[in-house]
Amino acid sequence: MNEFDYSIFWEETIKQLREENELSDQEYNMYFQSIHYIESTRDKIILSIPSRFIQSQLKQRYNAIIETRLFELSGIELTLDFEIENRKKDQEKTQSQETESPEIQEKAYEPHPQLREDYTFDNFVVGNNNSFAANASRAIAENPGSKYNPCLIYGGVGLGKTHLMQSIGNSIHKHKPDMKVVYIPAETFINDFIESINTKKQTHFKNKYRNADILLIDDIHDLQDKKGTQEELFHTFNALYDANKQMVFTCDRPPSELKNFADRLKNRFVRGLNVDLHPPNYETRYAILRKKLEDRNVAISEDILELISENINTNIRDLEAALTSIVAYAELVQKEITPEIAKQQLKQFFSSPIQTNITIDKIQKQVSEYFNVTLSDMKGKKRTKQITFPRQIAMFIIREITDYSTTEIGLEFGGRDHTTVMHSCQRIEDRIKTDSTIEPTVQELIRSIKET
Ligand SMILES: Nc1ncnc2c1ncn2[C@@H]1O[C@H](COP(=O)(O)OP(=O)(O)OP(=O)(O)O)[C@@H](O)[C@H]1O
Repeated sequence: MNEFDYSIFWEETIKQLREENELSDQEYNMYFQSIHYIESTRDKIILSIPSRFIQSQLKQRYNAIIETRLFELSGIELTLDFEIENRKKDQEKTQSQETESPEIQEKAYEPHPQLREDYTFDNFVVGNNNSFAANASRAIAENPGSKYNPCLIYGGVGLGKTHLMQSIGNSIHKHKPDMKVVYIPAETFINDFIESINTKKQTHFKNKYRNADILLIDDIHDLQDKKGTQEELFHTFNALYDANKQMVFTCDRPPSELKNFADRLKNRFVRGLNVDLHPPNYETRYAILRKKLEDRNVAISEDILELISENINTNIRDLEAALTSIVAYAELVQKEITPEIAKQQLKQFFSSPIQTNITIDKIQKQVSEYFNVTLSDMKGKKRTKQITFPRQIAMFIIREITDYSTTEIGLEFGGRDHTTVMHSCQRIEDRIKTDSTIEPTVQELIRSIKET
């Protein structure tokens, strides 16, 4: 055990800087949330950080202010030192091995054979597109077989259905190890069923699924047209439902849109809780990329994450594929990736070509003309409704059809902060949902901007 422990000064420093708004919530979430105190030496505080990128941001932006505050609090000239994450994980492992009782050590956690270990709630980023589904899934994991049974999670491809369903399975497997969790893609369920008929082992098949405490069937749309398997699932469903066993299904569409699917089975799905997943908005896409980067010790700058988040809005699998591609490239060429290199590397992933001929100025002019406000008001400080609305619309359109970052956009609107731009875009996104006149206005403006 080391004789120096300055953790209290570190914690107090961050607390005070947050209270004094020297660190905004956004900055805290982005850089500090994932930093952990490791230990101290005579004049150093050693911190664990997830990546070299965070380390360089910390050194450039915050070192001086943090060290000054540490000195004010402790009276010692303390400097910060950083270690990339693995050391913290190793330390936690040793600590937990030291503190665990012998019985627990003997009964080490065995991952579930059918579930991916990384599909957990901790690794699932919650945004406005999935919070209902994520909360319901957590509630199911805590109290399986009670309120939300069955649960159907539906939505388009690559939006996280399997990840959420397996998070339920992993959580129950970990915290309620006596429960038998069975996970199966619908396609395997069909094949198993056919095989059981061919080999005359139907009883074995029935037992396998009807003995489950938790039955998770992925992609049930694959059962369309499969009458025999639907029939079998119907009986399995009833047996488990009557025994209060939890069932969760995923599907690429709402049950009402399933074709060639027995009505009585559809009705069973509808009877429980149905939750849907939507494509993530810009902020959630960005947060997912940050999360996915946490485990990889590679420096990818904020600009690049913004670029990917802006240009890939289809689904999370595409988002991940783009990130993997750029990380692989960075590792292979061993040099920092600039936005230009990234654009080149990611060309194939970007759904629509980046419009280079559209400038911020052009959009500002057209939007201000449309709403009959002056350009200087659009960029200025006035906050009347007549001006803020067109200003927010202009920012939103710039984000939609160009590749300017929020920082660049903020600068062109009288030096506003990038969080203001993010907030404005979110306002418009929210209003589009509740006011049906806004979307057509935005589309009309986009058309005319692109045409001129
Ligand atoms: N909210 C999220 N946070 C972190 N990762 C996510 C999130 N949503 C999805 N992912 C990741 O995106 C990838 C695709 O997710 P998943 O396979 O669960 O999608 P799906 O909806 O089941 O797709 P499909 O319909 O093709 O089966 C996975 O790697 C998953 O970890």
